[in-house]
Amino acid sequence: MPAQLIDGIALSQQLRSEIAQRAAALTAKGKQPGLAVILVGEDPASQVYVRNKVKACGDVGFHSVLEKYDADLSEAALLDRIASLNADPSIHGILVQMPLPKHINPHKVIEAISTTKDVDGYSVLSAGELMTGLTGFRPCTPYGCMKLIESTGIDLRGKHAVVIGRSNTVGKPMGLLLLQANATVTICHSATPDLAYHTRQADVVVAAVGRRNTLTADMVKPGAVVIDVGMNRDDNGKLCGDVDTANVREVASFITPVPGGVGPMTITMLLMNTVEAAERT
Ligand SMILES: Nc1nc(=O)c2c([nH]1)NC[C@@H]1CN(c3ccc(C(=O)N[C@@H](CCC(=O)O)C(=O)O)cc3)C=[N+]21
Repeated sequence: MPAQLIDGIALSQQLRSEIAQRAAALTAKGKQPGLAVILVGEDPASQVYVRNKVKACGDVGFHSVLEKYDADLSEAALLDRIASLNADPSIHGILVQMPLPKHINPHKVIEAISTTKDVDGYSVLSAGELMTGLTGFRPCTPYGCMKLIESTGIDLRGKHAVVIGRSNTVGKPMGLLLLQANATVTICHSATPDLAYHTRQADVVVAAVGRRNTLTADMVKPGAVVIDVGMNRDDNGKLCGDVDTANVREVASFITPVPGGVGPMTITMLLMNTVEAAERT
């Protein structure tokens, strides 16, 4: 029997209706959740993403502001804008779309965002809180992956989870979240000599590399859960993930599709963090 697809759109809809209820309760108390999205430059993919984020805010009853700046915006001017948004009581979350133009230091920008408004969970303090099990905001993509795994009903305790990729936004925080759920965690990366050796032992594989066909059917243990974080284009320009989905489906028990898996959940968890930020004020 081929693997069941984990539907990130359906799960998003379910979670977003809960978020909308929480937003309505806050709005009734005069505290409508507000998200500020800042985009610097004209990267076409970023344009699409930020538009989707702003639209998602409207759908759950948040107020949102989209600030678009030319690619030559100075770092000082951006830091100034963040300072005003930090002080703005109608804004509960601030997202600066990555990547930024080369003349702007992303670390400086992220650290300028007030921790209480760091709904991306990208700051050093948020990362430290995640590591120590405190209540900082979790990065949206790995947080969404955890919800997708949860939705299968499998208990991660004692399971072997293999993460492929060690980025600060996905791989590393993913490893920490899986560890928090009592999985045994292996993080593989570009210097791992025999990736298949590790993935073949995995009950759960999270692929977050950015290269298509990184995970093929021969690398997957029968019955494994496969989460595909990749965002790539195939030879026909069609969106695809890191997993050879058509063939891995014959081996895995559950698998997330691309599109329609992790992507929508990333936006949903951004909304979740933002409503949470508003509730905490
Ligand atoms: N500060 C910051 N925070 C981010 O969270 C952030 C960022 N910068 N920079 C870029 C990445 C990428 N990202 C995606 C979110 C949703 C989809 C998504 O909804 N994807 C749809 C498909 C969309 C399409 O068709 O292109 C899907 O997978 O079904 C994709 C990618 C957030 N990012």
